[in-house]
Amino acid sequence: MSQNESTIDSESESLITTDVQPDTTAESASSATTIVETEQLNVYYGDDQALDDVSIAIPENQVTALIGPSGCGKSTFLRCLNRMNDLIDIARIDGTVTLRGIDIYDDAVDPVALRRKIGMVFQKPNPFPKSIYDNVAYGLKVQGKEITDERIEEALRSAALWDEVKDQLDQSGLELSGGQQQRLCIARAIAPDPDIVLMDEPTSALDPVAASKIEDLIDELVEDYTVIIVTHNMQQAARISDQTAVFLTGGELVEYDDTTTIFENPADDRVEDYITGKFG
Ligand SMILES: Nc1ncnc2c1ncn2[C@@H]1O[C@H](COP(=O)(O)OP(=O)(O)OP(=O)(O)O)[C@@H](O)[C@H]1O
Repeated sequence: MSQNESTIDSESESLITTDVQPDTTAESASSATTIVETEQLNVYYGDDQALDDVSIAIPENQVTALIGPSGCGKSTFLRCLNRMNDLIDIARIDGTVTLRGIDIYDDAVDPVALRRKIGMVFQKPNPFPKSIYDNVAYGLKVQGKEITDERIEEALRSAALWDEVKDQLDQSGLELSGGQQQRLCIARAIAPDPDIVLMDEPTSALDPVAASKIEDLIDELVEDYTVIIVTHNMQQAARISDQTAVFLTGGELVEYDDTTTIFENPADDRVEDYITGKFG
């Protein structure tokens, strides 16, 4: 690494290599717990605007829920945070997204490396057609980390799956139940030790028992990771999140506050209407 290059944090050598220096001004110090921040983020698909001037600061080691009616831009927002929208030809963004003060859209940032720091879990569990062991090993391999049995076990334990699969690590991940597959995907996402785990409706394809296990797991994951979760289930947002961001039609972030305030005393009437089921 050359001298003018820096990494997002000292523990994550060679993840995001950029010559952009982290922002260490007083302004950023005052928001020391912010891990990811957007300013005036606008996203367009062709001529259609999906996000409208979204500014938000998301704190570290907490669960932030994104809620709102269908089509209001929640998934689009999530995908902006790890540059998955780069993969959509007609998507265009303006505004800024910073991870620990570094502009993730800077030319010096490698999007593939960024996605290792910001892992993602999708609505439908998507394990690879490989063994349970290899699914998790993949998470290590892409980061160039040594694959050891200890690391595989650690990731599976962190995903609350180890006890159920420890005697069948050679079995295909596809043979697990839906809930187990989703926890395997979480193990794969956390194996490279990311900063943030993005979850796009991770329980909506699961039965209530499996969903409840994932909720318990999220509660444990925030001790080590920041979790940002899109959910259509307002009870779930109320149960598991510390902060809730409410998006409404047109891609506007209407209100963002601690979850208790959003659900018990929202400032915006439209949020109250949405929460109480008057629309959406
Ligand atoms: N790949 C794409 N190409 C074109 N338009 C898109 C694409 N992805 C999303 N959109 C549009 O952007 C808007 C926001 O979609 P997005 O999926 O982000 O909303 P959402 O709140 O996550 O919706 P849902 O809750 O239904 O998943 C919608 O109008 C959608 O049709």
